[in-house]
Amino acid sequence: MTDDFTPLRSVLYMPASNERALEKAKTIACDALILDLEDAVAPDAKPAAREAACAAAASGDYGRRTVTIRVNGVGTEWHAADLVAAAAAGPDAVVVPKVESADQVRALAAALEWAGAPDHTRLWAMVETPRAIFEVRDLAAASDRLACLVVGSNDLVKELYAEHVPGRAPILPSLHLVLLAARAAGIQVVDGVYNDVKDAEGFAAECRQGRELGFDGKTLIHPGQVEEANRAFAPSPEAVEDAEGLVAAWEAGAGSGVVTHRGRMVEHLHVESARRTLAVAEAVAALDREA
Ligand SMILES: CC(C)(COP(=O)(O)OP(=O)(O)OC[C@H]1O[C@@H](n2cnc3c(N)ncnc32)[C@H](O)[C@@H]1OP(=O)(O)O)[C@@H](O)C(=O)NCCC(=O)NCCSC(=O)C[C@H](O)C(=O)O
Ligand SMILES: [Mg+2]
Repeated sequence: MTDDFTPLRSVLYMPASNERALEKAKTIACDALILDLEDAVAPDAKPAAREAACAAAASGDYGRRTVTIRVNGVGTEWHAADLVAAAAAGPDAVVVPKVESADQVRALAAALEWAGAPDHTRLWAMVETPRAIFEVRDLAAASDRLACLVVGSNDLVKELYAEHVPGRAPILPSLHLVLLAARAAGIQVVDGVYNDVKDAEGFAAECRQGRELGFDGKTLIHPGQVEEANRAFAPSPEAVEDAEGLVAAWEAGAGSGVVTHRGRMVEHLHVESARRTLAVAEAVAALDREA
């Protein structure tokens, strides 16, 4: 975990063509926004959406929230203009859908550089095709500008001819590979969306599963999903209390290679995990204080 770690518990997509949603987002308690120019925007509306997304990203009106723009994919008629405009607006990240190779990541990073994107504008790559899953290890490590992998579970399910089912068995191997690649490369990774915005129970179960797998957070499609994602992807008060006790037990046994805490064996690796839990909790608390 780096010093500049920014929580990404709740990452809300919104169509950049939806003026009302762009305005409402200023008051939504999500950690990050993806102002979408891709799937959620009809072809005719794309030029206006691009302008609105760039104006929003440059406005500084979204406070503590990480603001990103999802451009249209490489090879589409809108991609180049989206990338150039997004680079000039300087959001926190440019999100590129359907990235499929390390070469593509390097080309995207070079294009952002060429277009004059500021250093703080990171690249987020969406992993959502079978080819990307096979390439994800190299893709994740291909550029210093790449800061996050984003699972596109709708496209993945479509490409696999699979089905959306509780527990997500059809895409679990892919989720694991994306996580492994992100952790090996030392970058963040956020889970895919849950489409049924009225199913609070199913959504909560999927958040819990995503957290247990190791995701930093979840992409969302509706403001009603933010509160649960924020809760699920932050260390619980019980987890913080346990981590504090574990670190204290370790420090009290200074010099010994192994101690116990609440009956459990504690070695140095457990202390590292506990310290990470405390650091994530502190980063979340600091973000919430800015709200
Ligand atoms: C899913 C929706 C179309 C539902 O819209 P709607 O029926 O209008 O919802 P509500 O009436 O419940 O809305 C209540 C208020 O909240 C605002 N709202 C709704 N959604 C958002 C949002 N995403 N961001 C900000 N604000 C939002 C409404 O404007 C209402 O406000 P008010 O009138 O003031 O009360 C809709 O939620 C939606 O469009 N969601 C986002 C869809 C999207 O962006 N899709 C693309 C990304 S998903 C994807 O492609 C992932 C990936 O690529 C993959 O392959 O998996
Ligand atoms: Mg997609």
